Amino acid sequence: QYGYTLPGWRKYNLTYRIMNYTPDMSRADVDEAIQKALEVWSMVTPLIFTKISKGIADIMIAFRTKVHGWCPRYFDGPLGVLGHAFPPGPGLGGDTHFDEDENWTKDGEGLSLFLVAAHEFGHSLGLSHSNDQKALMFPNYVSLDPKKYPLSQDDISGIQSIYG
Ligand SMILES: O=C1CC=C(NS(=O)(=O)c2ccc(-c3ccccc3)cc2)CC1=O
Ligand SMILES: [Ca+2]
Ligand SMILES: [Zn+2]
Repeated sequence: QYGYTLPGWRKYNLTYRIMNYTPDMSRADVDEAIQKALEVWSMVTPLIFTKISKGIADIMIAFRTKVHGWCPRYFDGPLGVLGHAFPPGPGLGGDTHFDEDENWTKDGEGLSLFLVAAHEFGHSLGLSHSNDQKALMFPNYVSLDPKKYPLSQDDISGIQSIYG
């Protein structure tokens, strides 16, 4: 109304680019985990995600360790922080980094890339943490059954308040 909008993208068509791949999984499995993690959010919003393989995407995805590039945040080796993502905006905005020192897996033992990515993309789209134990945006990693639909009502009302 008065130009006030929640911190979200001002467009529905977003691009993403996977800058590098973790050796823990096959490229196809990484592509699939990322694509499914984005689908979790696009299923409940008008958002459309398009994968590009060069140039600057809205959401630049990379596997990094410790201090990396010009990123103001750093990783801490195995466990601890698993990933981080920046809220919507130009440049670093929306970008998502995963800690390469983790053991990334399709699902099952190790860390589910799909689940962590779905959580981080919530941040890339403007969501903060939820205090709802069942929420995907809950600050602590709960190995939800990735088969199960990971979004809770809390996540859905959160994202729809930005992109409803
Ligand atoms: O902004 C932050 C700061 C710290 C974070 N800690 S984390 O990387 O260890 C992390 C914690 C929980 C999750 C998660 C929560 C619920 C479901 C799936 C993953 C993902 C990453 C995650 C995060 O997004
Ligand atoms: Ca870590
Ligand atoms: Zn980073």
